[in-house]
Amino acid sequence: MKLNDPRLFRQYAYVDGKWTHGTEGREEAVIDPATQETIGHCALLEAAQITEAVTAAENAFAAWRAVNVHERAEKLHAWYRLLHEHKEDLAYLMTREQGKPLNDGRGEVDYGASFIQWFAEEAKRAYGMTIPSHIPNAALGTIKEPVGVAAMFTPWNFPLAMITRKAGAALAAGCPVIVKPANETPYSALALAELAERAGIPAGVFNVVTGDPATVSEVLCSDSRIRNISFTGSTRVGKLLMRQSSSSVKRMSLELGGNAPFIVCDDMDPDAAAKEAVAAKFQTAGQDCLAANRIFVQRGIYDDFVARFVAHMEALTVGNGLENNDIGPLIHKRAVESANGIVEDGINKGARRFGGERKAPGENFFVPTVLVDITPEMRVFREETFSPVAGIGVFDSDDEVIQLANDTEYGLAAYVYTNDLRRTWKLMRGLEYGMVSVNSVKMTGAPIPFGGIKQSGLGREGGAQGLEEYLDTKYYCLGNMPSASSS
Ligand SMILES: NC(=O)c1ccc[n+]([C@@H]2O[C@H](COP(=O)([O-])OP(=O)(O)OC[C@H]3O[C@@H](n4cnc5c(N)ncnc54)[C@H](O)[C@@H]3O)[C@@H](O)[C@H]2O)c1
Ligand SMILES: N[C@@H](CC=O)C(=O)O
Repeated sequence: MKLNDPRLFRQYAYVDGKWTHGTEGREEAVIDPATQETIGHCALLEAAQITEAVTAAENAFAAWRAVNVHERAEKLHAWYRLLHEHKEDLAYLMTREQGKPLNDGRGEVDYGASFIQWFAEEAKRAYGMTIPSHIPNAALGTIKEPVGVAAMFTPWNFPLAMITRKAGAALAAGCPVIVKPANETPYSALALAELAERAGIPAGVFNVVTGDPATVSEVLCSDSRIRNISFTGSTRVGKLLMRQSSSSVKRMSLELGGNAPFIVCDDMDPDAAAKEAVAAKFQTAGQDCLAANRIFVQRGIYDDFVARFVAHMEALTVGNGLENNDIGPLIHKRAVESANGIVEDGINKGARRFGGERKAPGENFFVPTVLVDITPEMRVFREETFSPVAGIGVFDSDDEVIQLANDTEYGLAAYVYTNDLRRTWKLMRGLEYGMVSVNSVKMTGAPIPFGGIKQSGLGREGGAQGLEEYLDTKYYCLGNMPSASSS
């Protein structure tokens, strides 16, 4: 690892302020998906060690919640600054473990750091309220209190920002956290732990456990001391964690899969819209919950749009993220096989295929491909492709495209392209999605409530709502007060 600060590359878990390996010495190789070189290992902790992490976090809770919120915010600001100071190293680590282009990695460090800054400020405004009393001589109100220890499971596609969006909120609210990163990408999480320690975040407050996912989730979900489970990942695993957590009734925040529609109306310039659609589809090699999976184009501009989409797509370079390509590798070979299966299925069911002819620069790479004339029977329509495979279909009316776009169990994000205000309103209101972006690929950021409906999840991250996930509302009634009025 070529890092300016080699101490950012940690191959041990981080529990109670100590770097720790598994008591049985078990570990797993971490592979650079571009070269398939082993870049290091991550420790596989045993179940008892995960329980010890819960004890450490629980023990740290009383002191951390008692730290004045302005002081907690100062520590988070210090953490935020350290992320910026070490941006190059963090981006490099991310490219090595995840494969994304270095520039995207830099962007993710900025994005990830912005959540820490946001919640450091937001926690200062965790207001309760007073309630005009219906009880004589009583004072009523609410205060906000931290829920307790939060456990967070994060995916490999955004190895840093998916942690800070959760942990920034939890720590700001006064909750210690235990992070379980994806085994494919543990190093960004462990570098965050190193920087949290340098920022003065006390031992036991920010923990990173690595291990066999099923063991870790079973221990954390069944431990009643864990008060919040926050998960970003597939809908399949989200459902599993819900089941595992039911015995101890916890708060759950779930950011699950997406199958975003991208709707282009015929008042748009086909070339400009196609360029935007390519940007919305192929970032992080399509391994993005916001990726424009299904692109619906109105008939009048359909053929023109398709031709321009293919041209923009073919201009994307594919290769190692360290060499400044547009499209890096997929996370592993299984993902390439799945993408191939989706393309084959579409062709068998009548789709036209464009792209994909260029030679892939390695086993884990997939050359951008688009299936045209997609229908609801095809896998590309039904599944989150999580790869550089796009689908384009035609529509005639607004009602028809709303029906097509909503014909999925997912409801995370949708894109609408039109300059017609009345159509914008109709489409925006008709789409069953947690987030709708009109004429803009970029929609996320720290100030917004990120999240989905239907099987895309529960709860919101970011914005003011993101903090609420880690706060309980305590109602109080002060009875028999000497001079309480009704307000
Ligand atoms: N909605 C969002 O904000 C958002 C953001 C990023 C990714 N995602 C989704 O994440 C998925 C891709 O990420 P992924 O493949 O890492 O997801 P995944 O569900 O396979 O794994 C996510 C995390 O859960 C862990 N995990 C915990 N218990 C597990 C268990 N019993 N079995 C397996 N894993 C367990 C994994 O180790 C990993 O850390 C996609 O569906 C994508 O849409 C959603
Ligand atoms: N791009 C998303 C992550 C989904 O994979 C985000 O901005 O949070």
